[in-house]
Amino acid sequence: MIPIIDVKNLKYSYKNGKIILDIKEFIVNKGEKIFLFGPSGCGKTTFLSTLAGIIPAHEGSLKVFGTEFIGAKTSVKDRIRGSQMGYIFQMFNLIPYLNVLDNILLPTKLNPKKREKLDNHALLIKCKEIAKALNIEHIFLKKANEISVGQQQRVAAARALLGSPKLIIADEPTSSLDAEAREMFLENLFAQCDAQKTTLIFVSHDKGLAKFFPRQIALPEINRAQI
Ligand SMILES: Nc1ncnc2c1ncn2[C@@H]1O[C@H](COP(=O)(O)OP(=O)(O)OP(=O)(O)O)[C@@H](O)[C@H]1O
Repeated sequence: MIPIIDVKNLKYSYKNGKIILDIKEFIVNKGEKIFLFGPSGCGKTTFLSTLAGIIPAHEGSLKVFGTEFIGAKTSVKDRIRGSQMGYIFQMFNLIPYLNVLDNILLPTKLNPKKREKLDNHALLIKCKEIAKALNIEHIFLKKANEISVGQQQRVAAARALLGSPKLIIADEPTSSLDAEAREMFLENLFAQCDAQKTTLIFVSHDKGLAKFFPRQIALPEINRAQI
């Protein structure tokens, strides 16, 4: 079996040259749900951004769906991210003046591969299915800046799930929710991931969520960089 993510001796530094990531090994297999945690500033977002090919790591090996990302062209990484991954950003990255439905559909407009060969009608049905599971169907026509933070987080999750990505990377997607809403959000996300056989890498500094995940990894334990 080819791992979905296969990291060996990965190094990353920002322009100032300070090494932020120095990871000997990190392997993620298909269908896993991984909880990646660590204190603020330990490199979680940086690590996720390298895995998604948003920022380029320069040293070591980072294979994503079998493709080597180190030294790969931006277009290759963009294609893999666009067609195989859903990314839930820390700040959600919703477009405030678009309504909920258009925000969810946005990646399918930007990246035709996310459409799974669905026509507009089928896409809308799929979108409604996911929105229903995440309990945001009733706010489809509201603008993103008119809904609550918890609703925005679920819209961001729906957007990442549409297109049945093989991998979801979620960066602190529950940080603005209270404990009850957080667990509900996780339950919904897990159900959707199970239904679509999606692998999940979920980052949080909230260790209370760790118990819900079959595998937990403390980033400082696998990261040799002294930040
Ligand atoms: N664009 C950048 N240029 C230089 N240094 C950066 C940049 N972005 C982040 N850093 C530094 O890299 C380190 C890791 O930051 P990162 O955002 O990855 O941590 P984090 O664990 O996600 O933090 P948080 O939980 O607060 O979001 C920090 O020391 C930060 O100051």
